[in-house]
Amino acid sequence: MTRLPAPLTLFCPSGSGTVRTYGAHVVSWAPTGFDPVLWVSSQAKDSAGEAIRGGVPICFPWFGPGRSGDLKPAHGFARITDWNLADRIRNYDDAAAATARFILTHEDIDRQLRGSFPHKFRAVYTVDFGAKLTMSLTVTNTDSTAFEFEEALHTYLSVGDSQRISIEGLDGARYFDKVAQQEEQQSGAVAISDETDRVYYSEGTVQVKDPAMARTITVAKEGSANTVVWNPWTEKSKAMDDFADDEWQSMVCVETANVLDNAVRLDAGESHTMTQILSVGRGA
Ligand SMILES: O=P(O)(O)OC[C@H]1O[C@@H](O)[C@H](O)[C@@H](O)[C@@H]1O
Repeated sequence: MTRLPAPLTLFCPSGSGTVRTYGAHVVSWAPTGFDPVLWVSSQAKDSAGEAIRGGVPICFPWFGPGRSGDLKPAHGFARITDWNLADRIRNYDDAAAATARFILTHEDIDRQLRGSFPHKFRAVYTVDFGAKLTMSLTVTNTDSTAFEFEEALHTYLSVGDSQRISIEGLDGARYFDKVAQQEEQQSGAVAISDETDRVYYSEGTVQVKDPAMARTITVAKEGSANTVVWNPWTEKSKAMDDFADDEWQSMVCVETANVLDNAVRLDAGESHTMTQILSVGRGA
């Protein structure tokens, strides 16, 4: 197994973080004066061909096993492929953010992996590290016919105690419960009290209130019809070889996405942008 090169570090006065060209994967981020906001497993793998358990994997061009239910690798090829670093700007003195930009096209994808998505595309991913973490994924159809894709910024948030968090902003939203395999409607805030794997139909901002860390993480977004909430709880944690048995207590995934019925359709030449903006404040 080839070990991954060290991630790139970006920083400015208001915040800092790290990102890998492998998967254009944001590994860490914290605004200045705050604890790390993103979670990474103590058991995360660090080799080419494997997904990284933590940070912000990019799911593209399908989510999970895709809508057909049989696509591999899980969550698409973008998170296990090297992206091209387009430019990187470091500003030490007066910049509001340090920016990294990555590009991925069909030509970068291993031939075997492309089989399920034989389309020509160009994806540009821009990440601004500062007091906020802004991640923006633009996909352009560079082919001559239309195609559809799913996408998610699979964001692992670090929390003090997942059983005590309250995820607000989804009250009243319909969701597909992937554990029960049925549609439900959210009533009140989301609490983690069992295996949780839900695709919400919601374009709104979500707040993760975390009394154990006395902070609130805000997940704002644009161009996204779904929010996925995932916590593997006890048994699934034990079944994953890149996840320690008790780590479900210190994380929750809140994912900005367009999946299932909200897959994006692009005609030839069209583009679509999905943006996620994380921020953190004191108090819960
Ligand atoms: O183990 P993976 O492929 O990184 O996926 C983790 C989880 O990712 C979530 O987004 C999915 O909704 C879950 O179904 C899945 O188990």
